[in-house]
Amino acid sequence: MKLPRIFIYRLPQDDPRKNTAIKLARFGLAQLVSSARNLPRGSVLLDPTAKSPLTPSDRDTAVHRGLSLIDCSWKRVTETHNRFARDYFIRRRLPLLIAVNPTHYGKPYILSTIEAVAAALYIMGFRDEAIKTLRLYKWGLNFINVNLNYLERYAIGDLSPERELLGIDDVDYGLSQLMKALTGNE
Ligand SMILES: C[S@@+](CC[C@H](N)C(=O)[O-])C[C@H]1O[C@@H](n2cnc3c(N)ncnc32)[C@H](O)[C@@H]1O
Repeated sequence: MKLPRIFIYRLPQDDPRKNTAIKLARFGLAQLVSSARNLPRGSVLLDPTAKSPLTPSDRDTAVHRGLSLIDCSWKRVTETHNRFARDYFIRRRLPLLIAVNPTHYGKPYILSTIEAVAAALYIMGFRDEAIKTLRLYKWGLNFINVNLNYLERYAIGDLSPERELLGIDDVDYGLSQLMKALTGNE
């Protein structure tokens, strides 16, 4: 099966030496584009503010139209996605997973760009490619170790770990509270 092409629009809101999107592009695993308009129409956009979770059924769209991301500061994630994540994208949040990158280690949901890309690939059935992607950082494979049970269930379309991790049935409410608490966004 063909792999999805990965496109990232990066706003310069962090230290480029630490930015994981730049590293993905440097190793040829993603393409940086110069504006949100250059992200492919009809592609699956990983948008943490979206209501619908990414599931294995998004795989065909990602393969044919691409997988897009907007890399920005977590403090500006809501305003940025409100501004740039237009209707012509298939907007998807990731199901709940735990970050292991050094900036947000142990925090749920607020992943780095490389963790988000790897998670999406894993859930859509591209496990080897997800592992290859994470090998770019020495902490990368720990993302799989920590999240393996959840990833395996999400990869068969089972979203029940979200309710278990949040400890409540209302996942939308739980995620919006998490985002507010972890990013300072109202
Ligand atoms: C907010 S940026 C921060 C990037 C960070 N500066 C870095 O160097 O990796 C992370 C991006 O990864 C994707 N992402 C992370 N967590 C996500 C989630 N839970 N659901 C959907 N997309 C997510 C989104 O595209 C998000 O904008």
